[in-house]
Amino acid sequence: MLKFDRVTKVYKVGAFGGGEFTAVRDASFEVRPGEVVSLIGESGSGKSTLGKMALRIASVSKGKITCDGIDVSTLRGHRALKDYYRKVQGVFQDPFSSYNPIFKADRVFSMIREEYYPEVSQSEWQDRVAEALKVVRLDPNQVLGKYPHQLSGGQLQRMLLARALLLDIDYLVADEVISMLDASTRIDVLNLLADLKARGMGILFVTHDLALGNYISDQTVILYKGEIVERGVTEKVFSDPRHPYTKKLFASVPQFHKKWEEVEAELRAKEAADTSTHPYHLEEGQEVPSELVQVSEGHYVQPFHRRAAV
Ligand SMILES: Nc1ncnc2c1ncn2[C@@H]1O[C@H](COP(=O)(O)OP(=O)(O)OP(=O)(O)O)[C@@H](O)[C@H]1O
Repeated sequence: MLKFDRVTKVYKVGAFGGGEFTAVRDASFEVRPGEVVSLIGESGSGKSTLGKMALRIASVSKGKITCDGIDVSTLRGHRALKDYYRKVQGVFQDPFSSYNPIFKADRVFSMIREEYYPEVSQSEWQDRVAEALKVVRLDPNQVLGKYPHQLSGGQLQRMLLARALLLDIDYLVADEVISMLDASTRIDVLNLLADLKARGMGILFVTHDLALGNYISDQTVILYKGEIVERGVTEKVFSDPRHPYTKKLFASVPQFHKKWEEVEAELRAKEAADTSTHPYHLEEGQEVPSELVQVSEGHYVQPFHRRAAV
């Protein structure tokens, strides 16, 4: 299990690094094997930062991330990191950034052979690459031996997923992997992620696209300004959102027959008419606690002040 336990990230900011900015605060959630967890939130809410910390591209400032019980911050040395990346890999929005333009794109495969499978014969390796490419629905004749600029974003993205397959990883951080793809490739990559999940891979799916999150994930985590405001079983979070930010986020999906002002006015009117009280409603002046409150089984919300603007 990939477990985030009260994870906080503070970046140094300012010309001389004298200032601080908290990008993620006290975030706790888990990604289990064979499960897709969507991290949803607007731009700057801290989604990528959480993914980067799991991949050790960014350090954890407070709290801890464990992978199958091992605290990832404690991994030191080539051997330990190599073993870790054998289990956890990331694929990002811009696949071009993962390739060196002066080398052929399939170098991403030969590099892992050199690092992880030096004992595997050339012909056996070619078979494994062909099999991984087949799974991601790429034709080896069309992609092998080509430079990154000769391939489309979708092809490069799928090659990175094939690389993850060759490594036989347990967890994948997929950070906006769909955004750059055209509509038909999107569905292919989504279905591919579903296949990977069926093979037992745990996937942290970072997105700002609610529909994609709803389509693919078992669990949904809603981030707002670096804090988890709601999380739980996707079906529950989507059908019965409780936090004002989640409600607003869902209401802001364009409704073609309505103007945004109308939607917002409706939300406000509904809230004003709602006199129900719940354990997650805070009294005026009460501080927002970092612990989330259970709404129902598998559905949690951060306590909030009623009618607070988000
Ligand atoms: N290296 C860094 N140094 C300082 N601030 C950073 C750094 N990386 C990210 N941030 C800030 O942290 C916040 C969260 O960034 P992050 O990239 O995690 O957001 P995000 O939710 O993934 O956004 P997007 O959807 O736009 O990618 C942002 O305000 C961003 O400017």
